[in-house]
Amino acid sequence: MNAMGTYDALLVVSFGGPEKPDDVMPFLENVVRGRGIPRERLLEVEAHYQRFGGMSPINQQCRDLIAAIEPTIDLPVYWGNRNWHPYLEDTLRQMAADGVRRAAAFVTAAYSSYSACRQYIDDIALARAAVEGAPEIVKLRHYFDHPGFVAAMVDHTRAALEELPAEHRDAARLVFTAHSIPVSMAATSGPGGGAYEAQLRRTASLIAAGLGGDRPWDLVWQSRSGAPHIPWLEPDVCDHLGGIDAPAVVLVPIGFVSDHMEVVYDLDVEAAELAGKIGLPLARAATAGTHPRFVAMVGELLAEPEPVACAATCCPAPARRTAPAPGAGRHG
Ligand SMILES: CC1=C(CCC(=O)O)c2cc3nc(cc4[nH]c(cc5[nH]c(cc1n2)c(C)c5CCC(=O)O)c(CCC(=O)O)c4C)C(CCC(=O)O)=C3C
Ligand SMILES: [Fe+2]
Repeated sequence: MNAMGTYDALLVVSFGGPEKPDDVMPFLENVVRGRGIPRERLLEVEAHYQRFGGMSPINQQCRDLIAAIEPTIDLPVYWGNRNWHPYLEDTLRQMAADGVRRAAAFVTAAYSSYSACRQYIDDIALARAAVEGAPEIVKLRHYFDHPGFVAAMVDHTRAALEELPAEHRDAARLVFTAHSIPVSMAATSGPGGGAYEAQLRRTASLIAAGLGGDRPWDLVWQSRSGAPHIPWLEPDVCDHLGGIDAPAVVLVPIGFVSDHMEVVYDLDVEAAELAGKIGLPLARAATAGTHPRFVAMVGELLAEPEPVACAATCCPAPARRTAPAPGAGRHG
């Protein structure tokens, strides 16, 4: 049965990002609270944000996505973040005040894993627990293989291929990227484990097939965080580009749905610099963003039968994580 009629709002749930220089450190502390991220890594990432004026593009990208979704559905649209204003808890309070009883949640992360799925579920639960009369929230399903997401990425990949010198286009290699996560987190992702990488490979193969022909492709990782002694998924995109045997490359960041800081810094600054140094023609495909097929997908997800919630054992929190500091629950 179409579940659209059972919701009285759509809640867009995202990561959040700083919008001015003074926001950067408090934002980063929200992100890494209890996660064992070395101080040096944090300062390095702070410099990425400050290089862009202390401004992450992600919040504006959420506003743009919401503005694109609003005219396509019959529900009011709300927006709450995990790590920065507008915080989920404040948004849920507003929804309760507006009389919203039951909302569908569209999370701006397409895949399974603790970071991309369970952590959002937990953050929604924490925020609901803090708000009296908070609406029931139904998280929409993973959409990594949805034809709308895939079609948007096929279009954007084709456009990036067009940016390459004509003589290299046919032989250019597709290098798909996603956020690296700890190997242990990847192993326990999804109901049977290994879902994060398996889903990314599925998306990559659907996009490659959508382009036609049999263009070769790789899946590699970007934006590694964490302590150096903890294994994360490899190879890193820059190591991979450094040794690649291809006349040209299109980077396709399938692990993200907007061109936020990890895309514009890690790919458009770092990877692009490396490519320039080694003389590798490189183009980067845009993420799904506000592509009309991606926007339409949200309405299509709302109209599906109500999704089955993830099992409580799916995508467990990494065991080594320390408990949040007292009072930290508010921001997840
Ligand atoms: C799987 C995944 C996604 C994709 C799914 C999704 O979209 O949710 C994602 C998205 C994002 N990650 C982002 C930013 C950061 N991620 C960090 C740290 C981490 N990410 C992780 C994983 C992921 N992250 C992990 C396992 C960590 C280690 C700490 C921990 O275990 O939690 C750090 C800390 C500093 C550092 O990088 O070391 C920052 C600043 C932004 C915002 C960008 C902007 O501001 O425009 C976005 C969209
Ligand atoms: Fe991240």
